[in-house]
Amino acid sequence: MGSAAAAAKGLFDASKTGEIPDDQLDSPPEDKDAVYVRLVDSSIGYGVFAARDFEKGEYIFHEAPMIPATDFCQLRLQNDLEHGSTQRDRLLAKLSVTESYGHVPTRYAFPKLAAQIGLSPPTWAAVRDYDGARRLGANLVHGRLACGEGQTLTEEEYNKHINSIMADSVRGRGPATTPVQKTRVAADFFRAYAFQAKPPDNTVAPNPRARRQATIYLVASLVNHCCTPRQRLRKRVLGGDSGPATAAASRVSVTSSKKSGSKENGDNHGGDGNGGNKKGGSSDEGDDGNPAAKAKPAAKANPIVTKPEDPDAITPAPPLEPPKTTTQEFHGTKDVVSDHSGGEDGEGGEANKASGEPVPLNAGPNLRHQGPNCEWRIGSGGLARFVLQHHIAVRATRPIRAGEELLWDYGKKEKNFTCLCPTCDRGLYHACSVL
Ligand SMILES: C[S@@+](CC[C@H](N)C(=O)[O-])C[C@H]1O[C@@H](n2cnc3c(N)ncnc32)[C@H](O)[C@@H]1O
Repeated sequence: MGSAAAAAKGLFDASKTGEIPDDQLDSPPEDKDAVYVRLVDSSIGYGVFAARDFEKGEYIFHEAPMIPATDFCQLRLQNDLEHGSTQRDRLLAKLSVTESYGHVPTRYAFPKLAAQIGLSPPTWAAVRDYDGARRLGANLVHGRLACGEGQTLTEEEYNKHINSIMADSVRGRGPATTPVQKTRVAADFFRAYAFQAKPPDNTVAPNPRARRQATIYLVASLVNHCCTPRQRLRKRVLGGDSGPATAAASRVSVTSSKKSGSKENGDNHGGDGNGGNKKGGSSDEGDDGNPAAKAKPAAKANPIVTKPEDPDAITPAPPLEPPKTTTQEFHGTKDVVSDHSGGEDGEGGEANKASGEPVPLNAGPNLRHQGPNCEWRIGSGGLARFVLQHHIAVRATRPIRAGEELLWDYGKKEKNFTCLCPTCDRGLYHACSVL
């Protein structure tokens, strides 16, 4: 949409050529270096880090969608083998993961996908020559990707990462070759990386159950999961914390296989938080090939599962309090929003105040233990009125220091999920799990 048309319609023009109408400006992220993408470690892979200090409530970045899947429910067919191969092939066509992979920034962001579909991830020289780090930020509407010293991968780090991805792929089931295998890779890819949002009102869904679109973002899809510390939840429940309820999960959930016990079209619809699921491929082997998954039991899912009142609401929230899923109006359309903000929990807020000192990668527990530090919204409601439908805006839920990893709570975790987040590392999730 051109800028004039966008302005006339009162929308923000994502091409940046248009001006944001005054009445739509809340407080957009500043258009300057905001985040960078680096390796966290070989188990977790990439993560997104703050390039500067952010205050609580400050917008960090705003990003346009990268790969949309038009029909979220189609993803569910992955495990629904009673559907014929025609449908599975359609799914494959719709997801077009292979074609998307031709888009160079996608290769940089999701090298694992390459290995899974039998392509070589880009070489270091290709990344360097293409200025891949900056390209990764190509979809950012506000907030730039930083590429200073220490903010981009070194050749050694990159090669180590790619080698481990390739080794995992070989140890697993090998690259997908048949359409069915490719379909599963596609669905797993969306399960791990996509967000879901309600399609525009005028969308004619081929599947009556299709109420959501799944969208991948180049940067936001690389943000890792962190469990909300129980202590914080406990405060909210018992201590009258006025912070918003931690609400529904953020990630798309493809129907889990029968083995994982999820219900078709059930509560797991959407937002199971299994972006944190290390499963790299299909579920046909019942084992994701990740040794860590066996070594450490998954955190228990919330036994209290309450259906959200809004039929469009996504998966219920974490334990200990009734989930409160918020929907926001966007030009007549309700977009689902997550609300992972921590509220005033007093947990280490001081320690996190901007000091100007960069925080080293994998900063110590004094910073990381505080749990999630940001939240997201898709669409214009609530958090960012200037954001277009299916655009995502990310905001700090507590002060964040330069160098700190951005983390949010994906929500419900899938069976066999091995959570390596700082909250679980410190036992804050498990230790406080019983009130
Ligand atoms: C949305 S992606 C995040 C980006 C990812 N780290 C990458 O390099 O592509 C979700 C994936 O990151 C990893 N991940 C994220 N948070 C995690 C956590 N707390 N514990 C373990 N793995 C995590 C899992 O492999 C998960 O499937």
